[in-house]
Amino acid sequence: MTDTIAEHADKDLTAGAPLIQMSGVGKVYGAIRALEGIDLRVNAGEVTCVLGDNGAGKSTLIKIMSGLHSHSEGTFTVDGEEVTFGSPRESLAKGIATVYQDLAVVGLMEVWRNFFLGSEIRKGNYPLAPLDIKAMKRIADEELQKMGIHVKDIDQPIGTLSGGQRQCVAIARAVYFGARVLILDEPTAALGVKQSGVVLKYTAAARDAGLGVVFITHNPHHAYLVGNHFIILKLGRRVLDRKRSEVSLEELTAEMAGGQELAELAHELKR
Ligand SMILES: Nc1ncnc2c1ncn2[C@@H]1O[C@H](COP(=O)(O)OP(=O)(O)OP(=O)(O)O)[C@@H](O)[C@H]1O
Repeated sequence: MTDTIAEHADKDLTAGAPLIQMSGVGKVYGAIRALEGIDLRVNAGEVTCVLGDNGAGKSTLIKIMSGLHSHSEGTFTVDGEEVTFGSPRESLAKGIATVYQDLAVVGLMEVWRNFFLGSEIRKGNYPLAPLDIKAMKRIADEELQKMGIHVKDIDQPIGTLSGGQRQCVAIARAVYFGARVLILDEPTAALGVKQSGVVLKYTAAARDAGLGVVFITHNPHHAYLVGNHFIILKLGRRVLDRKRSEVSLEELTAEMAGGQELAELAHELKR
């Protein structure tokens, strides 16, 4: 599986090279400040985990990187070039692929159709050339098989796959189409232990193939299994920023659980 992802990954990726850098990035929505002073780095061949509770600003951060919203302040560079994305297309053109938790897949559409959605193969180069359905079915089937994703029938609606399988298809698809940065929005949030394990293996495979991965989650256990770098957001601010060697799973868990806040709550509840 790792080999197949590596086979498709961009050969120009150099492990450790900075792909995304943010410095002092902030976002205001009218009178609401959703993010403030965010410094963040996503390196090739590494997983940067962004942890945070509800309302911490995780979705806002994803939206800035994926081109859905533009940042209000600070600098955002991709491959060393400062950017302000005006649309998701601009982000994709820079090799940034986002796999959303609720997956932008069309549930009733066949697996192969979803795999090629927006990047269909046509029989010829002219705009209205007919779709090459046979080729797309064959390639989608081969690619998924090679990556160890076994779907019974490439013609079955994607909605019939398990949540974990759908996430893996989405990751495989992003890698196949040349993503350099993979943003995963709470990919394990709705999954059981076994399915989460499969998704985490794909995440690690994408990292090992040299992609820069942004792993958004509120689960420190999942983050620690694959992460090289950890950032915790609270109410739009970064409250922790550590490399793996600088933080233990226990510290990460305690920080996420809001150690001090929980202690105060326990004290109050005792009264
Ligand atoms: N379009 C918007 N307009 C106004 N306020 C917004 C908008 N989007 C987000 N916010 C606010 O910004 C803050 C951060 O929200 P965000 O959705 O980024 O957090 P989150 O960490 O993704 O939370 P969740 O896990 O609940 O999605 C919240 O206070 C939210 O209400």
